[in-house]
Amino acid sequence: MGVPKVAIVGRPNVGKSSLLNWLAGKRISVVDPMSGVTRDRVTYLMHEGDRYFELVDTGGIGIVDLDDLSADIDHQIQVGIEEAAVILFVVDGKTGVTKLDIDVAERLRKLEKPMLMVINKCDSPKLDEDIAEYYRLTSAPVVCTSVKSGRNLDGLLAKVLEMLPSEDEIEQDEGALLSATPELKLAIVGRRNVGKSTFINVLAETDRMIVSEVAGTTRDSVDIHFQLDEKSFIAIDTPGVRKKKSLAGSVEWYGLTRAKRSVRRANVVLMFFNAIDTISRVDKQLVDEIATHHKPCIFVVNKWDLAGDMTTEKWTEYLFHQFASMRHVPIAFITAEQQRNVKKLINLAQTIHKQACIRVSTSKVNTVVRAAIENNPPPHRKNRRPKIFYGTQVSTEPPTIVLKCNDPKLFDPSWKRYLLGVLREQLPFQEVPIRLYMRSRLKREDGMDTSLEDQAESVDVSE
Ligand SMILES: Nc1nc2c(ncn2[C@@H]2O[C@H](COP(=O)(O)OP(=O)(O)OP(=O)(O)O)[C@@H](O)[C@H]2O)c(=O)[nH]1
Ligand SMILES: Nc1nc2c(ncn2[C@@H]2O[C@H](COP(=O)(O)OP(=O)(O)OP(=O)(O)O)[C@@H](O)[C@H]2O)c(=O)[nH]1
Repeated sequence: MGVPKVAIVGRPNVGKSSLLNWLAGKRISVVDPMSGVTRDRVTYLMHEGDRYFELVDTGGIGIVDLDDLSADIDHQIQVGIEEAAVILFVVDGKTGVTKLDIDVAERLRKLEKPMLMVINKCDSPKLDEDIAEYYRLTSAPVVCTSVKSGRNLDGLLAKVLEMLPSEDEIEQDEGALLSATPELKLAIVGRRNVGKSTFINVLAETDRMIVSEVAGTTRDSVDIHFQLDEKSFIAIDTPGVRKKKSLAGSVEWYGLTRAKRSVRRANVVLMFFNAIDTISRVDKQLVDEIATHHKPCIFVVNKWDLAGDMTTEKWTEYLFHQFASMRHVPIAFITAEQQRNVKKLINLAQTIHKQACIRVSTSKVNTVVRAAIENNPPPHRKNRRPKIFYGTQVSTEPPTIVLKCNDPKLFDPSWKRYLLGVLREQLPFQEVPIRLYMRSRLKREDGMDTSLEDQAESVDVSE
């Protein structure tokens, strides 16, 4: 929440990724996106005029199975744009309207969200004249673009800015959400047979899930609603993911794909391990997905009753050795079958969700950044001194901090890791991922300077 999301949606090959890269790249809106772990592949933070917004690449979700396109489009829509404030519905201006475009349009119509139809690949103005047939897809406003010949980026961005909710509206929404205390969505992921269904059964106190000793009994994701201490939760159960050698088999591959989708939908991910198994490549793929999407996470080591001589210290060391960049993640040791530590785990999930929703004042961010620079100044590079002018938290879930600086390339990766460590320690984000962006305050490629407000607000925290 906080920064409004703009989702790019459309059938394959219409130019969604091209459009996104063009918007994100050409405008140098995002310079050197850096996170605790991996580059953010799916969303790009944009700063245009005086507004921040996030572009969401639903294309990244991809088409899984050509025989089952409609189900996949549903997923794409569900996962990528559930939270979007504005939707960019992209079509191909060269091919004409296709059946799939009509499918996508139908599904988008049901969402009743502000939408803009982007007719891409209008490489020459002449093509703009032949767009009448696209109007039957939607009554949304239309913009013709061409990534290839660089046409109408300004027009597109101007329209997006117009359609974003105002700052006041966003604040009101946040207030309403807080008072309504929406259900906390927990994704339960892990390999087959780690005890996910057993755990969910305990939570749901029903036999709605079939627990069995045959691995892989859960075929599709199921949402289970449950209450604990008068708080509401949704547990998203996903099928187990099989080990490497069978990944090529379609059912297992679906397993991984669905697990990844559950991760994206969740507020908090419970990543399950079996106390008596070693960590596998599939575990790494799942953790990578959690890291990429900056999801607050808990490592859950289940079947602790079978652990024997193993100690929690040893398991912790083993986990952090395997996932060195995830040292902020809390670890829970549970025995789902005997309901041991299950309630504590849910409380912990709530705690880290709250952490991920905290908003810190700009002055606090700057105090911390200033102190970090004083204690350990960023080293000069190419005879230039890296300078940070000021920092601000622009969104929550995950906490996202933008630092305005003279040139992001001057900051070396180890110093940025140091800074991230300090931010984590000093701000109330000890156990959750933080997204950190360094953004240049210099002129943009198109020759326009960044907004004057930027200049006026600048406080040099590095002095
Ligand atoms: N002529 C022309 N080609 C374009 C334009 N934009 C993108 N393309 C091409 O269209 C093809 C598909 O572009 P992508 O950006 O990968 O399309 P996508 O919608 O993200 O596709 P998926 O990832 O499959 O969902 C690529 O070969 C691009 O080079 C454009 O404005 N004009
Ligand atoms: N000893 C022990 N066994 C457990 C525990 N939790 C689950 N099990 C057993 O582990 C087996 C697998 O449990 P499930 O809950 O079906 O595992 P799952 O992760 O949902 O498996 P998939 O559906 O294949 O993804 C069952 O035989 C459970 O009884 C536990 O805490 N201790």
